[in-house]
Amino acid sequence: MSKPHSGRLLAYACAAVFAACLLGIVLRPIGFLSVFWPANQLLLVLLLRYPHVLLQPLGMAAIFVSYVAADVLTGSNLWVSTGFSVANMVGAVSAWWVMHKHSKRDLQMEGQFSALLVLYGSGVAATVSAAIGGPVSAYAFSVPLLKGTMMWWTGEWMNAMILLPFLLALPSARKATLPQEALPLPAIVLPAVAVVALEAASYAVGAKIGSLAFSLPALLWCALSYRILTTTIITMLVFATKIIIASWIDFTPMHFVDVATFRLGVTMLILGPLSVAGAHAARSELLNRLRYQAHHDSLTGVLSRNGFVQASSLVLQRLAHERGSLAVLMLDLDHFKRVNDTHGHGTGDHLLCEFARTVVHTLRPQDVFGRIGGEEFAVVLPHISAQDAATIAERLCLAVRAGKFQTLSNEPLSATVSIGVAHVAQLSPRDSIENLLRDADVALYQAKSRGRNCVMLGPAR
Ligand SMILES: Nc1nc2c(ncn2[C@@H]2O[C@H](COP(=O)(O)OP(=O)(O)OP(=O)(O)O)[C@@H](O)[C@H]2O)c(=O)[nH]1
Repeated sequence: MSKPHSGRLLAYACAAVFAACLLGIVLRPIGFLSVFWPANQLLLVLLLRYPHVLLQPLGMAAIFVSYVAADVLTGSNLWVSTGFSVANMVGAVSAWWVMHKHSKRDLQMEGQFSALLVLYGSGVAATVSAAIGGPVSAYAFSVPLLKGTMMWWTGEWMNAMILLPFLLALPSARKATLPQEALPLPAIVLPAVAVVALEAASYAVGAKIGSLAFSLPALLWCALSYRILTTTIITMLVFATKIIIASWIDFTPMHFVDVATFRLGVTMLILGPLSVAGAHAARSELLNRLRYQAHHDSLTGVLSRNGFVQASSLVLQRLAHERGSLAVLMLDLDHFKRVNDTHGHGTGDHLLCEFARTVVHTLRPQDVFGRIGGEEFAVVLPHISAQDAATIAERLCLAVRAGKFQTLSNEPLSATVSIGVAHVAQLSPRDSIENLLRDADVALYQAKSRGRNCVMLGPAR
């Protein structure tokens, strides 16, 4: 219990487990185990998120009391409840043990192997808890040991595959994601409509075992179209509905073979859409990372030449349409070679990063800034007069001159920058970023010839 809010967190966790147990008890057929038991999946997710609070003697004891209390308060025998609770908790802790070392992405269902990890972790949990809960339920409900154990095992595994992916994916809703491509409305709506239509068709024709797979193609379509959380919600709703509506199965040990095969079928089927969703998320993440690397300079983190030209061209296109004004600044650190030669390339790299940071802090959010190559950088200032562009360039010069730069060995390092400015009062579609960069470069050359550490404005256009 290291953190001050641990006590409150533990209280919430106990309340959540208690409520989940009550929900499971409500869904319990008379005289046997629950059809749907969400408490163990909830506990596993809480263990993965807050091990420092729950995987402590006090945490485990409080959770145990929550399990037993829910059962005993609803009229169950204390010893049977104790056996069930031990089975539930040992199962959840075993799943935590095999899953907790995996990456955050894997544990948020966004990894290529997330679905298999959930299948594995929940399979371990189901097996371990069935080894304890099976004999207890066989005793409590007077059923043969094998039936009791198989019922527990299959029920536990299926429950986990239905609920756990959703609970694991929940934090991804809060995560800031890179801007997504906007999809047309039909592409957003159709996969979900297809799921509903195929599910309705399966119920309308009265399909039994076959109904399990009716909506699989639509679920795969959802997995390729939606974010991971949405896919886990749809999958959970579809399969939870199947369990509730599957009134043709009596979920008691009397129909043990039907129940076990139905549950194992559901467990394996869910793997399909979840695996596709995980692989799709992993691929999208990789593409985003590659796109970022293609457009950003790896040393300074600002736009690379390629990224700068692309971003600026978009600004130019928009401004040409509005006949707006724009300035392009070309910035070049003065005598940078000397910095490398005197203090080494490490200090040179460090200065480039600090210089980029200084410029970013001086610019407005709508300005575009990138590294054109070596110690040369460029800025696009949209909607600006020549006078204001020169003022901003002077401000940049001053900020660099006043910058508190350092060598790698923490010695003070002074730096200055020369800036060439090209300004266009009314952009036309004929203006290109390449031409403007060339004009700014000519002005920069003049600034260097005038002794550096100054701003030169190119001819008015
Ligand atoms: N440390 C470091 N040096 C770089 C990098 N890219 C280019 N350079 C160096 O930057 C130096 C640029 O030298 P010059 O073009 O002569 O320019 P300068 O010394 O700044 O002289 P002026 O521009 O005329 O003031 C070269 O020595 C390059 O090796 C880089 O990523 N890191």
